[in-house]
Order: sequence, then structure tokens, then C-alpha cells
Amino acid sequence: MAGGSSTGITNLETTAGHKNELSGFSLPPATLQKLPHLTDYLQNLQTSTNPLENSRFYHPSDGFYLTRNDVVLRQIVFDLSLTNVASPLLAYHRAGPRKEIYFRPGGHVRAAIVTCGGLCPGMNTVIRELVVGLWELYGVRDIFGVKSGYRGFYSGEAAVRLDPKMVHNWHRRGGTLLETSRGGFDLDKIVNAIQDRGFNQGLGLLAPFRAFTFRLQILGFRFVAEHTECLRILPFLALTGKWMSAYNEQVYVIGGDGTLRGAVKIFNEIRRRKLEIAVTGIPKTVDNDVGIIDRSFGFHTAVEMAQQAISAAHVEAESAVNGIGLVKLMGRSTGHIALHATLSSRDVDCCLIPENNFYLEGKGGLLEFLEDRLKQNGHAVVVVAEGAGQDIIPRTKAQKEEEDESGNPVFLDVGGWLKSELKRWWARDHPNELFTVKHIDPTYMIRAVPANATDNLYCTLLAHSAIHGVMAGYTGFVSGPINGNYAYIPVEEVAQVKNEVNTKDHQWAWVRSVTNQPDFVGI
Ligand SMILES: Nc1ncnc2c1ncn2[C@@H]1O[C@H](COP(=O)(O)OP(=O)(O)O)[C@@H](O)[C@H]1O
Ligand SMILES: O=P(O)(O)OC[C@H]1O[C@](O)(COP(=O)(O)O)[C@@H](O)[C@@H]1O
Ligand SMILES: [Mg+2]
Repeated sequence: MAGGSSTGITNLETTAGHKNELSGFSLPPATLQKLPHLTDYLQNLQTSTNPLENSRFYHPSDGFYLTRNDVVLRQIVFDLSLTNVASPLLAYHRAGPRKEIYFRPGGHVRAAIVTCGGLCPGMNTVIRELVVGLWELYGVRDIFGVKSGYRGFYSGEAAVRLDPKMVHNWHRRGGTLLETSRGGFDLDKIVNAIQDRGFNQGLGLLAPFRAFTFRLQILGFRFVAEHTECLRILPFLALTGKWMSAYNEQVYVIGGDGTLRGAVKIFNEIRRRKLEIAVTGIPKTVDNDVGIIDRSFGFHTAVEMAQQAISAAHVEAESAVNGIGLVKLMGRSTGHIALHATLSSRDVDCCLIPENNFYLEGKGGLLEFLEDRLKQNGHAVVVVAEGAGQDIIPRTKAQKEEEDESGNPVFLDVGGWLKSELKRWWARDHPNELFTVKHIDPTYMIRAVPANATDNLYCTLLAHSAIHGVMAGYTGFVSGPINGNYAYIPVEEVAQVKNEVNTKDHQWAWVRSVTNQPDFVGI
């Protein structure tokens, strides 16, 4: 061995004179991020042994169960020349099965699954795996799909009872078979429905009856409070309360940044009401704009689909005299899809994303660049994320303020605008030369497809992580990979952090070196 100790890397010398630098470098202690748990606000909860212990098919070996000592570090990249790493390191609980669980397996658990926001490849896979995992691993038999997003909790549309047979081939289908929607978030109505109508009470024919008794109970308590002579009915009220809470509920919310902000509110309200209901979020966004986790499911599938549009744009551009292929890709406020599609395709001459402003005219502008490319190659391909260029597209005040039902900004069509600007420019500067712009806008095609193999596997691991965490009594959390390891992260934290393209990092530098596009700093 080249001059090192046999016990570790600290004394390792690679070649003479090149001492390793780790000796002067020490990591600060890590802080373990607190994860909300049902026992934070409910006492005397009963626990039981994980039913996997007695599984007919699987025998847990040593190390199978995770404990509070198993953590995942958020930061794993350091500059060894710095002797002090400024911020404290953050650690999160590792996702996986716990030996002790807080939901009695079998007939006492009732789970609700809901999908919100825009579509994303893999949503049906997550639903499927939640159903199959709850059923097979933990014996849960009361699993319900809430229809059409958050509004489905109170809209009157009955939740669908789900079982493994019903969902067995859902992973092969795009979209969400539970349906989704934007808007419709009404905290009280949602939590009331969870508490007294939908999922933590008797079902089928009993459901309306239980809802009725719950309302009677509330009315009863009010009445007793006002008429003290009726105190003798208190035991009856208490008894119905106990009967009603015989089921414990789990709520699985599949959605993006907006949905997770809603999940934070639901969790806080459930905690305020001291309900034995666990809430967990499964981050979904085709844009990959949810922070902290490595990436969101369906993102790779979408990038793969985007390749087809880029290839078509390239063929069209190549086959024309002075041809420009213009592809508009999804990415409301982040350019991850455009960036990854550009890096993987190599046919792209210029990638425009919301995080990097651009301009058309003058030195260092897009038109000057395209003029050069057309001179050199006879064609060019431009990829633009839908949220790019919004500041330079002329628009009315009303257009500026437009929002969708969830409060997301509604953008003007940057693809259509760019196409007409390019045509205007060419007609002005080269009136006698042929020119073609082929604008391809695959929009929903990149997200309305089933997940590819990698994303399907990812969805499965996510769903199982969520189930294990909830069964262990955790609540108000999100599951997701951090540096390749699945972890539990407080939903509040995830809801606050947006994952934007860092235009100062190497990835963006690669885009620049692959395309040689301008940096638009002259702006
Ligand atoms: N700040 C918020 N508080 C509560 N609910 C929200 C919030 N933002 C969005 N929502 C709700 O979350 C759901 C999905 O949000 P949306 O932004 O459309 O999609 P996504 O979750 O994919 O980002 C909608 O029902 C919306 O009303
Ligand atoms: O489905 P809609 O309402 O047309 O919205 C389209 C938007 O949804 C997205 O696909 C994803 O948005 P969310 O993940 O936030 O739902 C964006 O890329 C796009 O701007
Ligand atoms: Mg969103």
C-alpha cells in the first residue's frame, strides 16, 4: 500500500510528496432533523410488533429494521481546504420499516390516497404500490382513493375502495386513475371530512350513520354545556366517541409544491385537533421543482419523451434552408426538463430557461447567435422552457395577474411568441433569403405517459418508504431520496424549498459548453 496506514484514509499518502489533506479537516457535528410523530401530541398510544416479523414470505434478518439511529446526511460534498464547514450538517431519519408500529395491523387502519396538481408519469404506480404495500405488508384492508384532488374530500363524490386486484396493472397507465385537480383547498372542509365523514369511521352502510352520530355527539356536547341538568348523558357521548375512534386513519397525499403546502396545513390542523391520523406527502412534479430530494418521480420519463420532440425539431431544421427547430418544454418556473433534455440530446444549439434571463436584439443576444449558427450549420435547434422569457413578452396588466385555480401564474406562450419574433427578424434583416421556423410544443405529451422502468422502481420505493414511516407513527413528513438514500423529511421543510437550476454550477456550465450559447450577461 502506498505509504498509508492500514486503518483508514487519514494517513494515506498517494505518491511521495502528496499527502492527503483530510488530516486538517474536521466535520462539524450533525443535527438530526426532528420528525413529527403521533406521540408528540397523543399519549398512551398502543404499539405492536411489525407484522413483517411473522410474514409467511419474508423473514427479517439483522439490520432489517431501522431505528432512530439510522440517518441520512444532507451534505456530502465538502471543500477539504476549508478547516471549518460553516453551517451545521443536517441529518434526516432514514426511511424503512420499524420493528415497533403505531397502527394495529388488520382491520383497524383506514388509509386514504389523493392525487393533486398536474399530471406526472408514475402517479398510478405510486397509488398501486401504496395499495399493494398496505395490503400485503401490513394487512390493511380499508384503502380508499379520494377522487379529483383536495376537493374530493368534501365534494360529495364517493371515495373509491381500492384493493390489489383492482390496481394490479395501474403502473402501466399514464395519468392518475383517481383523477386530479387544481384549487379547491378548503382546510376545514377537508379536515372535517377526514375526521367525521370519510375515512376514520365506519364504512359502507355504516358511514352515514357514523357521520350522523358524530354530529349528534357534537350537538349533544353543546347541549350539555348549555343545560347542566343533562350531565347524565355524558357517559353515552363519551362511549360513542370511543366507538367512533375505533379506526385510525392514514392520509397519503401525492402532489407537488402546492399540494405539500396544503398538506402542511392539514397536518397542523389534525395535530391541533389531536386526532390519531397520520399525514404524509409523496412529492410529485414533472418540473422537478420540489427541493431537498434528489429528483422527483416521472422527471426522467418526461426528459426521455422530450427527446422525441427535439429529434423531430432537428430533422425539420436540418431539412430546410435556414431552418430553426423550436421546442417548448414544460417547466413553469424551473428549467430542469429543458436543461436535461438539452444535455442528453446534443442536437440543441440554445437552451433557454427561466433561471437565466435572455434577450433577442443586439450584441450577445439570441438573434445574433442564431445568425452565426445558421451561417455555420444552415440550421439550429432552440429549446425553451415555458417559464423562460416571461419578462420580455409584452403583456397587459390583466395577463400579468392571471393565475390558475391553485394560484400558480399563467404564462404567455413563449414558443409562439419566439416563433413570430424570429420570423419578424428574418424578414427584416434577410428579406430575400429562405427561412423556416418549425415550432414543436409537446406540452402534455411528456407527462401524460406511463413511467419508464427507472421511475417505476423509484415510485415503488417511495410508496413503501411512506407506508413504513406512517406505520411507525411518523406524520407530517415526506419521503424521498437524499444523496441516493431514502429519508423522511418534515413536510414543512420540503414545502418551503424550491429546487431551481443553479446557473453557477457545473451542470449549467456543461450546457454552455455543449451549446456554446451566449450567457446573455449583456442584458
Ligand atoms: N399554499 C397553499 N395552501 C394550501 N393549499 C394549496 C396551496 N397551494 C396550492 N394548494 C393546493 O394544492 C393543490 C395542488 O396545487 P398545484 O399548485 O395546482 O399543484 P402542485 O401540488 O402539483 O404544485 C390544489 O388543490 C391547490 O389548491
Ligand atoms: O395542467 P395544467 O393546469 O395545464 O398546468 C400545466 C403546468 O403543470 C406542470 O406540468 C406541472 O405543474 P405541477 O407539478 O406544479 O402541478 C407545469 O410544467 C405546467 O406549467
Ligand atoms: Mg407546482
